[in-house]
Amino acid sequence: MAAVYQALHRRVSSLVCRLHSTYVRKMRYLNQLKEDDSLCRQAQTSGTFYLFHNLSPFLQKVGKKYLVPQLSAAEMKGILEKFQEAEQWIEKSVLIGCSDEHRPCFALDLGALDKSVIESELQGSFTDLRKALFVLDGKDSPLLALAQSLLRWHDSHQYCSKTGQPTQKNPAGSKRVCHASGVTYYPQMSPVVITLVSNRSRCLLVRQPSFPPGMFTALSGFCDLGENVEEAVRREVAEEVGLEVESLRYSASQHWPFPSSSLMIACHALVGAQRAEISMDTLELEEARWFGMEEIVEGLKREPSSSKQDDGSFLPWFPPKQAIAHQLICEWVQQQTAQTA
Ligand SMILES: NC(=O)C1=CN([C@@H]2O[C@H](COP(=O)(O)OP(=O)(O)OC[C@H]3O[C@@H](n4cnc5c(N)ncnc54)[C@H](OP(=O)(O)O)[C@@H]3O)[C@@H](O)[C@H]2O)C=CC1
Ligand SMILES: [Mg+2]
Repeated sequence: MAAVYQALHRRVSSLVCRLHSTYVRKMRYLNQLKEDDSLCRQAQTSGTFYLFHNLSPFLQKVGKKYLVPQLSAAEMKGILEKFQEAEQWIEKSVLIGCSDEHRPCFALDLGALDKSVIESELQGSFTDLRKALFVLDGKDSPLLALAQSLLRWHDSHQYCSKTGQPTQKNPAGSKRVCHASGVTYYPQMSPVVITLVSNRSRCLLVRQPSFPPGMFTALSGFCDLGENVEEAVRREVAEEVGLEVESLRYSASQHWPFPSSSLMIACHALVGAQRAEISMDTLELEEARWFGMEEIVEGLKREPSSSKQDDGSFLPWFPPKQAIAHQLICEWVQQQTAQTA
């Protein structure tokens, strides 16, 4: 009776599964790979691999375009054989996604191997991630950002903070376990608020001393423990520019791999027009000022390379479209345009 029931249950589950959308099936499969170690090991033999070297992704230049090659398991084997390194290297890979057809995709850092040998073998180069994100098409960028964050997390969590013993990663790389203490570690990220402050007719942008010359962006700051998003926005605006937020509105969020792994939570905040005098935190910021609509529209069109003037000063330009700050600034322009139309 139990066997009949189980067979029936399996049949119903498989029918229900077939009714699910491609997206739901894909998410369920990815979750299975994280939970089922032998399924994940098996998936490594049919998956594709993004390569990194000391956290820099491997890119190929074809004509004027940059591409991120995905290597098959057989190609990976071919490369590793050049180093007399066996397949144990594949075990260091981390799962970062899969195609709609359930072909899993992994990332692997070959930082211990000679970079130039791999580069000449595969005819490409390991490129700083910040540069890579700005030269690639949209679809590869989030995967590379995720891959680097995950690889970095594994690299810096090789030992248990309680026992000092080595931790072991699961095949998918979704966690690490210390077998001595039984503690499981999961990849972490830091929530960061990024806020476009506006007093309706103008918006406020800032510069940190480390920014490239001429670049201004929205205010940002790491959330403190115990804070919610609203409190973090109010505190950061008060700390960095001495203004009090009257109201705020959530816009969108973005995973950001710099400096390690942040979840950027983007908001618009309004401050009162009467109390709009900036008092800047000079420890963190080099400049903070109000921008009118015209200056913002001009700045959005400006390339960093055309920002330098004859007298050596720089005209303002803003982060590129890959950064959520860009989206906040564009939304503000749209809102202003709609209000004045
Ligand atoms: N995608 C986008 O559009 C944008 C992204 N950002 C990102 O937002 C991040 C945060 O913005 P920022 O204004 O610098 O933040 P903060 O205003 O919070 O200031 C940064 C300082 O906070 C301290 N800090 C507190 N918590 C952390 C933590 N969890 N990790 C690292 N440092 C911490 C560090 O100080 P100390 O070193 O003294 O300990 C750090 O130098 C930046 O790293 C930047 O990459 C920023 C703007 C635009
Ligand atoms: Mg800040």
